[in-house]
Amino acid sequence: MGANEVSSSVNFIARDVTLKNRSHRRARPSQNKPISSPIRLLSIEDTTHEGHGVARENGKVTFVAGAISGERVEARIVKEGRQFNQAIAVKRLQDSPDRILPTCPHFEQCGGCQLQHMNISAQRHLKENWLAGQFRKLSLPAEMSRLEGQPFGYRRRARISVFVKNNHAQIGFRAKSSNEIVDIDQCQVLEPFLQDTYQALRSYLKGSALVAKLGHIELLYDNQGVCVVLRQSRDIQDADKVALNEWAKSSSVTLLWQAPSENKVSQHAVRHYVVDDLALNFQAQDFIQVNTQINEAMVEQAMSWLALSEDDVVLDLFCGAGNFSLPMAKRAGHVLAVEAIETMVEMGRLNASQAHLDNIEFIAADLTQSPPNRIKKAKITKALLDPPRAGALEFLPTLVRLKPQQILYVSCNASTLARDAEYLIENGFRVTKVCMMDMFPQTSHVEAMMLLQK
Ligand SMILES: C[S@@+](CC[C@H](N)C(=O)[O-])C[C@H]1O[C@@H](n2cnc3c(N)ncnc32)[C@H](O)[C@@H]1O
Ligand code: SF4
Repeated sequence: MGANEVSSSVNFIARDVTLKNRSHRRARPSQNKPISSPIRLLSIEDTTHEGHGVARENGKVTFVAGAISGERVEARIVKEGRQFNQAIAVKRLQDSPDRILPTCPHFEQCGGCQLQHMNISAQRHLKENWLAGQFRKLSLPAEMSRLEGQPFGYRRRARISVFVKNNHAQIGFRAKSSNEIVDIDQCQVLEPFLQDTYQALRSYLKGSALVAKLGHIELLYDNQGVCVVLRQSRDIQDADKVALNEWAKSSSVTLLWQAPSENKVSQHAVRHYVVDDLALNFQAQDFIQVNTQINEAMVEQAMSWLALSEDDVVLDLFCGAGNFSLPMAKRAGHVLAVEAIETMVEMGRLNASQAHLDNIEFIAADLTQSPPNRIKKAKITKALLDPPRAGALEFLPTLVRLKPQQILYVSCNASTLARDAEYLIENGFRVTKVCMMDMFPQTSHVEAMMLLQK
């Protein structure tokens, strides 16, 4: 990396802070002075999982934007707190061997990625260490395993914001440091077909009056190809949709228009993706795992860790349309799959019937509430949970009472996983396997899989 490249990245951060301080000055006129905090020489000892440096001076931590572990920087303190300070690197005196030039030209502004300035192996090492820190209160096996896939081009779905300001359309993602939308002409974490579709769609919309009537764009790539949902913020006449509909047809893109009054597209478009050689139908705006490659590896690993046999009766909690339930039903005697959203439950039933799996029972239930008797009285041998970020605390007493021999927990939020695992450990389980799953490379998101054994 050349010296110019280094300084341009640091300059951006400095500009960003200047903007923030301008709005700060408006709010508090008494502080209407340029920032004159001294420049400090800092050695960066660590990196937060969000990609900021951590320095320690006399026992006090300073978080340094624009620096990573192993670097020496000149930094300006922008906020002094009782517990920690915040600073901005204004000059790097020594680069970390883990630093690389971000691939995406929007990285400094766009809030979509946090770690592109670190090489991929350093990113994964950072995520593992961070996960181990989140699990510090738990007794863990000596080794944490890892699921990793391609570092770019992995996202099979994304939501892109649209905003028109002073007759200028901004189409892209939220900024790192504000709610503003960063105008993005290409996004390299998107699956390549989505990148192409996005570029074509964006250039059409940039020259069209339609853009002022759109709230956001959803992009999806699955085994049927590319699907685009255009969320209208104001009604668009059918005649004004013709040109885009024709573009979509000629580009083999399924284009769906979501009316301002609709929560979901009215067409209820049924799509499908493949996992474990099973076709899973879902509705275009339903949850599916974002990273195809990691999802396949994750399901395969879950099957291997659970080592199911015909004797097993498995409870699949937060099952969606059956991403884990169907693969488990191929191997176990019976699967009881539970999901709150009725339409996903119906989709799960359709998926099971199309795969000729008659040993899955899909149940619609809100797992934060008292569960129905069918679940409370189930005789199970194993359980799999894949809850949303809030975790599954409310259901854990019931789960413990059901006495599974094994619980496999898939999590998108390490802190609720740590909390829930602590509860399970207090109730007689021990952690036998842990895995860091890099579902979202280049970002600070970390997913985890944990196996607990009675
Ligand atoms: C992280 S997704 C996992 C879905 C599925 N296991 C998969 O791999 O595709 C979490 C699922 O939990 C469902 N969910 C969220 N809150 C719930 C609740 N309180 N009770 C039951 N299901 C819930 C969501 O609708 C979603 O399908
Ligand atoms: S989300 Fe896309 S546009 Fe934003 S920084 Fe990441 S790769 Fe670039």
